[in-house]
Amino acid sequence: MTLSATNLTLARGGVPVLTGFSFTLAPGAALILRGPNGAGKTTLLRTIAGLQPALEGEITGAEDRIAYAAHADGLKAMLSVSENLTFWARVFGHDDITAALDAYRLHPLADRLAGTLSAGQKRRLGLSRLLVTGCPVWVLDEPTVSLDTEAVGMFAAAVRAHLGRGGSALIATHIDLGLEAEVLDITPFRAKTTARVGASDEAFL
Ligand SMILES: Nc1ncnc2c1ncn2[C@@H]1O[C@H](COP(=O)(O)OP(=O)(O)OP(=O)(O)O)[C@@H](O)[C@H]1O
Repeated sequence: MTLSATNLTLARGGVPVLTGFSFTLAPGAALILRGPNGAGKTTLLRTIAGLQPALEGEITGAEDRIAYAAHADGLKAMLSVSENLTFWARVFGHDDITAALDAYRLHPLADRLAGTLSAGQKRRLGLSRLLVTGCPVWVLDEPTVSLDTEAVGMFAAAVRAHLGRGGSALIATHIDLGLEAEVLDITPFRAKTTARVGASDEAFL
């Protein structure tokens, strides 16, 4: 099923940041979002993931098909690596974490508490959770932050395999992942506004 967004207008903190933005993402395809800091990439991904509503426009093909990896890793610090993955696997109705451990070479860290991992190791664990969700659409916000070159390669391989299984990926990134993907610069869709009220639409900043 194709994910499509049509004529979106999106706001953050009550201030419009993007307007007239549309895209489609077919099964097996990846779309890379580009744009300078503050352009609205995170706002767009949060909206596609269902964390905030669009001011205008329509999104179809999202529903409960999306796995979202945000800036924060969202790990449970007092659970081990394997317990974190098993927790999420069970949320999605199974127990199999082997593919996730394999893809990000986490076996040597399997018994370590997530809270004791380095930043890059935490990121590898956070990204590996995508593999236990079984969700066909991955929505990823700067997924390679903290990753070394080898781990970026693991991530790119995981995305390629996901696309090969008919999955799709919407990725905001500033780096070249070496993926065959359409690149879409959101800069032309920035809303023209000078007003800022300083409000926030998030409970925790
Ligand atoms: N919690 C918030 N409350 C209010 N405004 C916010 C909030 N977070 C971001 N903004 C503002 O919304 C606009 C879009 O931010 P967004 O995080 O979507 O940009 P981005 O393209 O992801 O940037 P970056 O590349 O720096 O991650 C910016 O002007 C930003 O300052």
